Amino acid sequence: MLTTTKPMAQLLKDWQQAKLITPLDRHFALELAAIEGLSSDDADYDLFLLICAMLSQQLSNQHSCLLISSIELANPMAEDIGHHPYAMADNASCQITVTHQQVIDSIGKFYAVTTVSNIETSDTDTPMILDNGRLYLNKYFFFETQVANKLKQLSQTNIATNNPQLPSYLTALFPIQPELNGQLNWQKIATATALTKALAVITGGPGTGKTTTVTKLLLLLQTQQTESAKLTIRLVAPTGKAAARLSESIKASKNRLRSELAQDNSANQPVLLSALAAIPEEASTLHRLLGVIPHSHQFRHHKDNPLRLDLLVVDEASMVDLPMMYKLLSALPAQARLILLGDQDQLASVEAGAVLADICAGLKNTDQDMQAISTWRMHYSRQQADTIKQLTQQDVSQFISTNQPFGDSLCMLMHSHRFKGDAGIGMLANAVNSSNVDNVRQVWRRGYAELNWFEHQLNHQQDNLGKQQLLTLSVEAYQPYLAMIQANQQDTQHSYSPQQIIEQYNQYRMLCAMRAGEYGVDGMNIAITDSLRQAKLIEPKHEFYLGRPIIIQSNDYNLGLFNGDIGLVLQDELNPSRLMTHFIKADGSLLKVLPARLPKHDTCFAMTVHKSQGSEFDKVSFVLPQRPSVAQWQLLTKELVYTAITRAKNHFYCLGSAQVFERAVKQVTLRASGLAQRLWHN
Ligand SMILES: Nc1ncnc2c1ncn2[C@@H]1O[C@H](COP(=O)(O)OP(=O)(O)OP(=O)(O)O)[C@@H](O)[C@H]1O
Repeated sequence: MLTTTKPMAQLLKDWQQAKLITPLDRHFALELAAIEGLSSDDADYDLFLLICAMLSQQLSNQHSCLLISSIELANPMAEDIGHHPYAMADNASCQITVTHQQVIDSIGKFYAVTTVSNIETSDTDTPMILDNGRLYLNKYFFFETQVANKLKQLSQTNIATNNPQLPSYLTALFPIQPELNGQLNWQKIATATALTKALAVITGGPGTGKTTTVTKLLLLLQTQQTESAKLTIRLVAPTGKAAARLSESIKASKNRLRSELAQDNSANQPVLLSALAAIPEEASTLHRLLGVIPHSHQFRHHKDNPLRLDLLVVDEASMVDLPMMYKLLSALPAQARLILLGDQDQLASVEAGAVLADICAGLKNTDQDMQAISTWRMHYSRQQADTIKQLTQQDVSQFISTNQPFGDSLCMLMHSHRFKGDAGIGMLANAVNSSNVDNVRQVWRRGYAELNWFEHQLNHQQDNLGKQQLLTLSVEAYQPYLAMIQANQQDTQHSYSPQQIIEQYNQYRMLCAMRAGEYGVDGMNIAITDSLRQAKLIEPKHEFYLGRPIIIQSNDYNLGLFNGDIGLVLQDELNPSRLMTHFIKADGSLLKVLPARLPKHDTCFAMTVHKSQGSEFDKVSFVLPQRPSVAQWQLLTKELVYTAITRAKNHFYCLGSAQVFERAVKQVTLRASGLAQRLWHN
């Protein structure tokens, strides 16, 4: 079944040394083999070790399971080994000499593995579970099946809308838009979806109106309640920054609606205004909602102590990983409704799974090629299409599908109100998102004012001219907030508040694809710090200097600081001789922390694209490595590039080489998971 150049236990050691697998992967395999009662004399020992190590490796790479059919039989470590100098020089390889199906059959015979078929949960306690050619760790199988069951159950829960006024309210909130040219108003359809289903998933790229839509639909939901029994609504996002942005967006959206409704003299006005007031404005993080218990992975709220709410809105849902989604869904009270908002094309969560992408997977239009404008297609049951028509007068009958009931809960907004018409950032984001390299080239060639390319280009002295240009630009972009700090020191009459300075600092950010190296966050932070020092905008004589931006790298529940929180070292207004790190919390309040008390942190002139999710900046620069290593190539995906571009509101600069940019655009993230299958095909 297996031919190896060395005994498998030795191969695992070699692969670990070559960093193809981690020590955890190797020990996991050896430990389970011992539990299975296998020794090197047993015929299946090598296969067992290999499969266990690969499963563990898949989990470290954020997959939920090991898809057996994706194993390269001729060389299971082929992808990595092919590039690796150690492995190429040595003969540390193996080959599976049977078919994938025979591998599946053999795995199914191990005591440590329970095979399940077409059942959705398992109470078995074997360490691994085999389902439909996918091998799971028991825990991940449990998470995945529970998440699928709960989402399907919510999606199948219809909510009766018997208020005869509802269509008229919908018309008031979604007046005919001439620019739609008679096309469907998806914001209105999304609203009807959330009014009629316990689960609504509203996805779309930046500026497609997710927050605007959700504000209107929350308003309409509140009109369905009596004055004394309004819904308890909670708004959450995965990070503090994303929660703060959600709060700001909801406030802005409520203000816009309030002034629109003030113009409306119809009989609807008082009801709608009163419902508008019942929409909360404060958003919190998922962790805060669930109730963190310090030094524990458990939360205060769970199945037996559910949250007290009627409706939960989760923004930036693409950042929520599988275990977190499980915990969140378990803590939902039985009657609660759920609305998930997010951009399915962004980077998937840092931990295992790609829950939002899996939820949307059934909408992928497999009939169309990548050149097509839209690669998505909605699916509605006839009953849901009728309900939508009745409430909104929007005819979605062209999207009627049988056997896709989960589609009734989904709605995708495709028209960006931020990137109008042929705006460069929107065009580039679309071209990248569809992995279309020709279109990407065309967009760059058109020379849009809001897009700037800096090529990695070395001169005779080995100075990188592109990098120099980007550093000059970064000094200019950071100068305004540093000038505000300097003005505060010189002129006590006209002092800028910490909030104003932080807001100015947030206008620009450098995002790096990588953490380490000259072109990673580490190297670029050093380079910008040096450039700002030369420009006399900062004086980094000590570790904490005026204007130093700080990003928190671990959670400190006592201080209320969390991984990814960003603040600035500024003079304390109450005691100007003292420096404090100033953070703006999700609720808009200011948190001041003595620099010496900060948990693990870094400088934040440059940050990773991953950490920038949920944030937006007026100007963004994106730095790609000059010569990516094998490991770095794997991280350079089109989701990473798309996420970086869509953080920019008005200007996007990129330092890179065309070859690296284009190869990244072609590399699409695929995470092994059975969630899409469970939601759409079971
Ligand atoms: N139907 C519409 N017609 C005109 N403008 C709209 C419409 N919907 C939204 N907008 C405007 O587009 C902008 C972005 O809307 P919104 O913030 O709701 O989008 P979003 O999808 O939540 O964005 P983000 O991805 O940034 O969270 C806002 O200025 C909003 O007023």
